[in-house]
Amino acid sequence: MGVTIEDVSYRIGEQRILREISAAIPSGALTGLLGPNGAGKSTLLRVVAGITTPDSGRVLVDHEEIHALDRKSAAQRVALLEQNTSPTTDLSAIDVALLGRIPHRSGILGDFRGDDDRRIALDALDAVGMAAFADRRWHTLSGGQQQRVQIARAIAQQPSVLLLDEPTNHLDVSAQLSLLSRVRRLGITTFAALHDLTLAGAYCDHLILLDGGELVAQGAPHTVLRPELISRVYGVDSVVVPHPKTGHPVVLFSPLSDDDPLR
Ligand SMILES: Nc1ncnc2c1ncn2[C@@H]1O[C@H](COP(=O)(O)OP(=O)(O)OP(=O)(O)O)[C@@H](O)[C@H]1O
Repeated sequence: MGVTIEDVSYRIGEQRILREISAAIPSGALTGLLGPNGAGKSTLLRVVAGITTPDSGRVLVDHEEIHALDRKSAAQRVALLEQNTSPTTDLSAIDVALLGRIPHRSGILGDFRGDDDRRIALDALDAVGMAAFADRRWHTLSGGQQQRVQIARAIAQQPSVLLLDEPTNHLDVSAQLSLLSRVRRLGITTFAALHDLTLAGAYCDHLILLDGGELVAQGAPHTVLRPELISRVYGVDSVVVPHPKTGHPVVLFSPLSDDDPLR
């Protein structure tokens, strides 16, 4: 079970965006997808969602090849929350969560606003601490609240795999911690692109590190968050220490020196 990415390559024109990526995303766990800007994280998430078709290789979700399924069947299995998504009209929070029910409606004209759908959408809002905001209009929510409602929409889709592209963007520190705790508690196989290495080390069961479209490392956080790998991929100097209370890896960056080329 879980997700298996087998030898996936993808190019746009002459540019190789993903190169022969093979990785396993364990079932029921939170897997973090790390890598610098432009590493290919969003592209890989879209490939796993079945939206982008790779030039070669395949993705298995619970043993089924995601690109062999039609859009609706794929969306019943995998929910993707992309960066900076907003509804085009000013819906209420519950209506946004209800959009997650679309892949489950029957037929083109099937109704997806029945009692069951409302209950599932409300439960999803509750899972991200937004049940009290169900009737609030989208434009009156803060950026962090909107982000949580979008995650509720993905949860309401009842996927077996949840894909989140930088879900902690725009969130303050307590909202970041709360969101990742809540996502973990759902127990859904989750694959999330994250930029904060320490946050990833604290909350993820498994990490996948990309650079330049290639897989650099995958495994338990303490095996991936190592100064030599961080230096190779991000070009910065760091030390990694165990958190004094929890033992999770904490990444401490050294300031750039005056002659550093990144300066
Ligand atoms: N439609 C496109 N046309 C051309 N190049 C693209 C397109 N989409 C993505 N790319 C390129 O593919 C590479 C990977 O992009 P991607 O968005 O997957 O990276 P990322 O790791 O998610 O980056 P970030 O952390 O900045 O969000 C980048 O070099 C990007 O410029």
